[in-house]
Amino acid sequence: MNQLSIPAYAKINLTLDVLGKRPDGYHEVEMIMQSIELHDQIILKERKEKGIKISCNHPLVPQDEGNLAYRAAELLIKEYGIEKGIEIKIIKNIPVAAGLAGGSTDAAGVLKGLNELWGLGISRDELMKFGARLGADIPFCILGGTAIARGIGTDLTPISPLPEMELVLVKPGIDISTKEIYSKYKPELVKRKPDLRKMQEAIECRDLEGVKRNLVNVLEDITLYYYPQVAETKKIMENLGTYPVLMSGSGPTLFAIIDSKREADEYAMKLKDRVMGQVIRTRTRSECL
Ligand SMILES: C[C@@](CO)(OP(=O)(O)O)[C@H](O)COP(=O)(O)OP(=O)(O)OC[C@H]1O[C@@H](n2ccc(N)nc2=O)[C@H](O)[C@@H]1O
Ligand SMILES: Nc1ncnc2c1ncn2[C@@H]1O[C@H](COP(=O)(O)OP(=O)(O)O)[C@@H](O)[C@H]1O
Repeated sequence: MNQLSIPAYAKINLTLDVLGKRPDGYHEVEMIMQSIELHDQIILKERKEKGIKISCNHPLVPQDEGNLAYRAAELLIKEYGIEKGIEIKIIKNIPVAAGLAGGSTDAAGVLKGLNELWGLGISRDELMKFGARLGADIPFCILGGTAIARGIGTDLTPISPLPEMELVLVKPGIDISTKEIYSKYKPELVKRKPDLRKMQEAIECRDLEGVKRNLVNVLEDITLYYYPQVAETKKIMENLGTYPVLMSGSGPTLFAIIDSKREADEYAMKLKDRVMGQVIRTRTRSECL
């Protein structure tokens, strides 16, 4: 019986701007997205019997059709009239409801994995279109690397890879829904808008100081305003080092960018004693998949 095991990488947002609200309630965004090494592992096993079986080792992740990875498999099975069944096992390492696209990357992994397992021959662009039907972050999770995202986040332009950078992530001990933060978005709460052109230039020139200077996410102002414990965690992170700290996506995960492995290890150790929440050591991931 055919079987496949693939990594599904998380993302961070190096810049995130909200340009407006569309009639369907979604927001027009402009952001630079970046894959990171932190990943879930997706194990796909073909079954003789029709249907989708899904399991995950994390208690907060749905183990039924509420799982985005389930919906990804269902979409391909319907579109391609597949007669076989599939068992999906997710080994969760990415914190849940964290702003790191955990569910989206699992769905992206299933789309890529089933395309390979069943030899469907779907092009990457076509796979990204299937992904966009399920969630705004999924096309980027299929593409990977470093990319500008526009529209609702699904119009992607790959840019030159960010030089590998060390990261320390802190996921404060609360879960935040993306929908809630977008619904609370108000331009009056935004303190600083990102400069996409400057960030793109810094990435292309491999100017690490420029990258650090241009880290801006307008959703951070919303989440920090409504969730003081996230603001408090950011303060602790900033006071413990000289590294820039930014929230990823709608949060609440905060990340610090650090030059050397040794400094990042030391910083992570210090944070473990001082913050309420999960501390994760990882790095950016430069190549496109
Ligand atoms: C904020 C970001 C930044 O990368 O990431 P996360 O914090 O979720 O990781 C994304 O825009 C999140 O994308 P994703 O989480 O895939 O969104 P979806 O499942 O499509 O939508 C969830 C809900 O968020 C809102 N939404 C999402 C995307 C968008 N451009 N405008 C929106 O208003 C909608 O209310 C939607 O019902
Ligand atoms: N495979 C999955 N992994 C994680 N969460 C999932 C998955 N499928 C569905 N979900 C649901 O999606 C919600 C958002 O989780 P997640 O994708 O991790 O957040 P974010 O979009 O902030 O990165 C969770 O609360 C969970 O109920």
